[in-house]
Amino acid sequence: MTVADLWPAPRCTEPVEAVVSLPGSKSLTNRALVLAAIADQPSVVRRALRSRDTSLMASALTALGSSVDTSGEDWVVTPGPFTRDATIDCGLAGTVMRFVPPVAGLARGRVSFDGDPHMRRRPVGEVLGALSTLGIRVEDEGRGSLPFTLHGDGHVKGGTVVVDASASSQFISALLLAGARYEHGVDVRHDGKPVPSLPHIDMTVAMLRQHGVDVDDSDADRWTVAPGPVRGVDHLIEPDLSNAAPFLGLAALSGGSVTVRDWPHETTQAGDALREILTLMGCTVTFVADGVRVTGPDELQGIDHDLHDVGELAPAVAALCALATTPSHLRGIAHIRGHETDRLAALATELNALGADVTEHPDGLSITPAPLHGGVFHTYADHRMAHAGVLVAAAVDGVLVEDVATTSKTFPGFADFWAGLL
Ligand SMILES: O=C(O)C1=C[C@@H](OP(=O)(O)O)[C@@H](O)[C@H](O)C1
Ligand SMILES: C=C(OP(=O)(O)O)C(=O)O
Repeated sequence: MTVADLWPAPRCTEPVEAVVSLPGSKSLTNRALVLAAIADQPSVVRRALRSRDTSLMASALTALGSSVDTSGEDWVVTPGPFTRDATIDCGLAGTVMRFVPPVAGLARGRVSFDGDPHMRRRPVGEVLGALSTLGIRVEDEGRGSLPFTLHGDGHVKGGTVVVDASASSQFISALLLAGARYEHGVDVRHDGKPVPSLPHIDMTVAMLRQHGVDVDDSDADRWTVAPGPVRGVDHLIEPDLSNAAPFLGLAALSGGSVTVRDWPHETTQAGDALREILTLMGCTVTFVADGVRVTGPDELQGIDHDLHDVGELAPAVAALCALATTPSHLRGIAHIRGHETDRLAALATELNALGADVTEHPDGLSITPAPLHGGVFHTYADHRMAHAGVLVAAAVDGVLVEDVATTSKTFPGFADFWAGLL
């Protein structure tokens, strides 16, 4: 690590007053790109998120044979025949590693996948097992993880698969997204502990329906996609509500007010849960003319809360809990040990190193108020660990955030944008 990688993230010395426009949603953009690539007509993805994860998705779909024009703010996707061999870089993007293989199985050719070093440790075996059952030849030397290669003949039989999606909702979303293109469609059943991040599966189902795909999700733990055409769609991408967490958190910890522009009144984004979570912490949360405004309380309250549906909010919420005046217990998030890093271990280690009193549980964290001090906050190549770090740095003197550039996964230019508010 060089000294340049340690960012003396700005301290917040007075209540922050700000109105921010945030980049588009990663989850909406990458689903829109995948569905556009297997559609019958071109699609437009307006206000697409331009970041590492979405660039990797655009490159993956281009490598398979689609054309993705990313030159403007609105990306144009023209489906093409998947008739070539391809190599896919998944980076650290769960959406690329899980959503692209079911599409790549439709290719006539050999498609190889690999990614960042940590990506080889993130789970994908359930998707690969399902693809084998559905008729795609998978070569992974029994690892159930990257690197792996798919051998397609331009046609997938499809049918029924049973997966254990307790490690990631993305296993289900992945199989549903491509399912309409399989000869018999796909009937996906979950068997295992409860599926986390269910709002993300609802987002997948909603977007499939926008593309004219027939999806039955009327039974718990079962999703059926009928075979059939996929229409081209003109998508308008909402701002990324999960990435609103650090910005609204700044209002929460400083007692100021931050408005996130264009917050949708109705959305499938899991990050919408921030409105409830911040209210529980004592903030005032209101829809205003141009978005959602959060005003922080005099004293931030801890929470006892199940984040099973919204695990991606855990790092920023845990940082706020470490700054709260009463204890917190964050539950239901064993699966975030399989995110960009083991987030429960990373949060406990980094917050405790700055004086916090955090106890790690198999499925969550207990956080007791304690005085924090300066030091290095390591980020483990995880954009949301960086969000946690800058929040703590805003409230505590002398915190250095390591590798803040890792935020480019979903928000290039994050550090300058953040500094501009303080
Ligand atoms: O489908 C998606 O776009 C996502 C699903 C969730 O994954 P998990 O189910 O693995 O938590 C979420 O945490 C991730 O940031 C994005
Ligand atoms: C879990 C996350 O990402 P991914 O899409 O790589 O799974 C996240 O962004 O918090």
